Amino acid sequence: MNRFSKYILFFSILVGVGFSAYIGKSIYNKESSAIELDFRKDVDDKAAALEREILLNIEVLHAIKGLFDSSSNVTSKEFSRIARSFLARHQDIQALEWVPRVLSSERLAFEESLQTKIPEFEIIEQKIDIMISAVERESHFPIFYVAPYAGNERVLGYDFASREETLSVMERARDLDKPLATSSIDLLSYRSKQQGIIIFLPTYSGEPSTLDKRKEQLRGFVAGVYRIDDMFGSAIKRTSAEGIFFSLEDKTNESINNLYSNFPVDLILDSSQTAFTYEKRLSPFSGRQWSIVATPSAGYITERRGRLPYIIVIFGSLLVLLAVLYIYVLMRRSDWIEREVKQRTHDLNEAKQMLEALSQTDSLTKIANRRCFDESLQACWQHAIRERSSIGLIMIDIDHFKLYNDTYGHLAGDQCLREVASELNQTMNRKTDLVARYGGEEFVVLMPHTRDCISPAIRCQTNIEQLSLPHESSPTNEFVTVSVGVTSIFPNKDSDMLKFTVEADKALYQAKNSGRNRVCVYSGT
Ligand SMILES: Nc1nc2c(ncn2[C@@H]2O[C@H](COP(=O)(O)OP(=O)(O)OP(=O)(O)O)[C@@H](O)[C@H]2O)c(=O)[nH]1
Repeated sequence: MNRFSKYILFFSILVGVGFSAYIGKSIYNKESSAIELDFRKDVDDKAAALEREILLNIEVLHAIKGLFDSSSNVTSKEFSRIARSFLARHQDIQALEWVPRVLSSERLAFEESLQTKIPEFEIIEQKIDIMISAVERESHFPIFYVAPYAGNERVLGYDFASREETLSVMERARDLDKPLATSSIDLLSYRSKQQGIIIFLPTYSGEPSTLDKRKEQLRGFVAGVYRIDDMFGSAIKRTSAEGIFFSLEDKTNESINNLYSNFPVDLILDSSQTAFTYEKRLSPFSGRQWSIVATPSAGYITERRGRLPYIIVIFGSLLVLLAVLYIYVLMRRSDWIEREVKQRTHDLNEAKQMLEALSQTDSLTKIANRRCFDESLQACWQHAIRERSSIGLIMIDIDHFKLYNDTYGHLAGDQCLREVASELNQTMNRKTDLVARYGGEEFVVLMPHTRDCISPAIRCQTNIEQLSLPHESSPTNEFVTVSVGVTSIFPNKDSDMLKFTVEADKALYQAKNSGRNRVCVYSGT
């Protein structure tokens, strides 16, 4: 398996796993968008409920104002009756109040008129933690009627003009003839630990059409004191907002004032939650701009998340890995088969070469055999014709070899043949010379490009004699000897190759006939 294939497999894993992760991430993102939509809808529902609650609360003030508009002298009883009916339906109202304008000149008479019922009554204001008699000012805005009375007794006579921010809200409400709300204030004087707001709705004598007339004809204010926690709580109750952390912020005048929060103190939000954080601005009311900032809990998100993205990533990656593993095994197997084929081809080639060598070799003497000689002569013959070169041919026959066999036995005869072949091979020192066993005890030497064939022939004859292989039964010599016939030719296309070998054979025959152990050159007869 080559390096390129490994890179391809590695790359396939990367692409496959990457693709699975991409699909998983896409589904995850779609889920996130769906969760975000769900979440924003929940928060919007909550904001709408809170807006409704605020509107209803303002409506209460308008209803009470109607009472004052229809009568110039609304009694405490009349006020209480109508206020109680609203209080029963609105759990978030701390108090409903009638706050008349009392000019400095009217203060004494005003206080005395009430002292008949509540002897200690006077217009008061808060100094640090205690209530004291209100300082003289042009107009006082004391709480005259308060419902429910029980629990709110302490605020009776409290002069709203003593508090700068409240006075400013009231004056603007008067000037605009609109209900206006204070920023959040603590309701300790109402014996409530919650934060609250007070909404002032101005009432006039008659129907003033200009700013000056409003200032002049102002009778007082219908005021509602609202507990923010309860107001927000009752809005939450009416919507399903489980698992959502809210905070209610007053963003009037660019400053942020936290009005309510259900975020646990020790809560640590992670990025998967804060990514969904959503701020919903409520419709402005009574001069105030509130916002709800919401973040989902971890449970809210988990509940809405499916397992599909994770399943796709895990199973997708597993499938890719399995597929690549399968391909890897196939490639390894194909490599193994390729190696096997190569090895076997190599073995076959070796066997073929060996067979070819065997088919060209004489099994006894290990020199070239007759077949090899015939093929070599054929090739050499054609070459010589083309090159106009000569060929020499020596034919060698062991003298009286039959007697040798008879004397020393066949195995010794074989050994003799081997030694003669080896000696002839060593005698011929040119690379191009071919020494072959022609048959029986006969050898040939083929010599391309050779003019002088007699010298090598004589060397063959003398070298064999000098081997001194004993041949006691030979009538020629006490050692093994050979008879040698030589011929040569410059062949052309009309030359006869068979005739050429016959010539060598004839020369050999001549050597035999003329006494053996000699060299005869073909003379043409
Ligand atoms: N040991 C052995 N003998 C062989 C082999 N091939 C041929 N011969 C013997 O060589 C002998 C050749 O004998 P002949 O053809 O009569 O020739 P010669 O006895 O050598 O007599 P001249 O050639 O006339 O000198 C035969 O006896 C063959 O059996 C062989 O491979 N091994």
